[in-house]
Amino acid sequence: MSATSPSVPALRMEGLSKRFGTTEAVADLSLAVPPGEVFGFLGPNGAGKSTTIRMLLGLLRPNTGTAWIFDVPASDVQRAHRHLAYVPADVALWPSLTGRECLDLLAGVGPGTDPAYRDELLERFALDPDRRARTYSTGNRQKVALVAAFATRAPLLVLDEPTSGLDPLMEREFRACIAEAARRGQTVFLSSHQLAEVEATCSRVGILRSGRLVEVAGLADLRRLHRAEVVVDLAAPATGLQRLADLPGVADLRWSSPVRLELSLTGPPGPVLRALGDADVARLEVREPSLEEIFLDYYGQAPA
Ligand SMILES: Nc1ncnc2c1ncn2[C@@H]1O[C@H](COP(=O)(O)OP(=O)(O)OP(=O)(O)O)[C@@H](O)[C@H]1O
Repeated sequence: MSATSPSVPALRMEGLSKRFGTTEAVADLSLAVPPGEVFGFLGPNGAGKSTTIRMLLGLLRPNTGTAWIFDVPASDVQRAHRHLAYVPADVALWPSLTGRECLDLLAGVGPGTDPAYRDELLERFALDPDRRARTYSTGNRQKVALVAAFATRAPLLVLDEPTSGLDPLMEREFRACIAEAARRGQTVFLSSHQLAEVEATCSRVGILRSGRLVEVAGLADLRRLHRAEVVVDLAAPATGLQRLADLPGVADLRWSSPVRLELSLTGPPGPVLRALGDADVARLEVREPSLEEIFLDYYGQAPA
């Protein structure tokens, strides 16, 4: 069986922990991402995302647990890095090399590059590769790292908050590149706190809080599990609808006018629909929560 066989997860962590003094940056983290998945790794500042990624890359040694890149232990960096490309949050380049020279150097480290696609990406990201890296802005340095990673045919792309310096046009290009990578069957592990980006690109997400995974779920499941906002417009005022407040999953029932009822609903809408019974409903709106609302549900005002 080859290292990147479809039955082997693209990345796997089992019981991974890392302490810095008294800070438990990552605690007993277990997670597997199958090949071909675009996985969003979410958490606020300090939740432990970068620490996890540094352990995956063999840059940090875990206190407990093991990580694998396909079937190669992350600590075996020379073999593991043949299967992955990485974009750090903070891209440092060699200041006296041009962008193109940096790209050539990076291409020599990874598992091989598609030069035609790389040239196409330079155009799409509007990056002038003939300038010296010291003259690049933060966003341009990030573009060099993104072009280098997307142009590889590495089966796994590990991206640590890769778009913090990009403007909206470039963010659009980034999302297109993720979709192209997924179509080619590459696996993407995307750490982010840009929830719209994760919502647009990822099929499954893991939510990290104080170093622990508090949720791992598909986006659709996550929406289903969280409260939807329901608005009921009536053709005429009705009596007896206050009983909706007692149904399981219903919270925060309020009348915003004599003919408009609003509530939050967790779970299936059947009981609410039945309870509306003979009321003369003119319009019913069920709005699923955005990833941002789900995220706020997990965190509220609590620390990371
Ligand atoms: N080298 C280190 N020494 C001491 N503490 C550290 C070190 N690296 C990380 N930490 C601490 O570990 C915790 C997790 O940090 P980490 O950088 O992994 O979080 P993060 O989720 O990537 O945050 P951000 O979104 O801000 O990048 C934080 O409390 C941080 O202060």
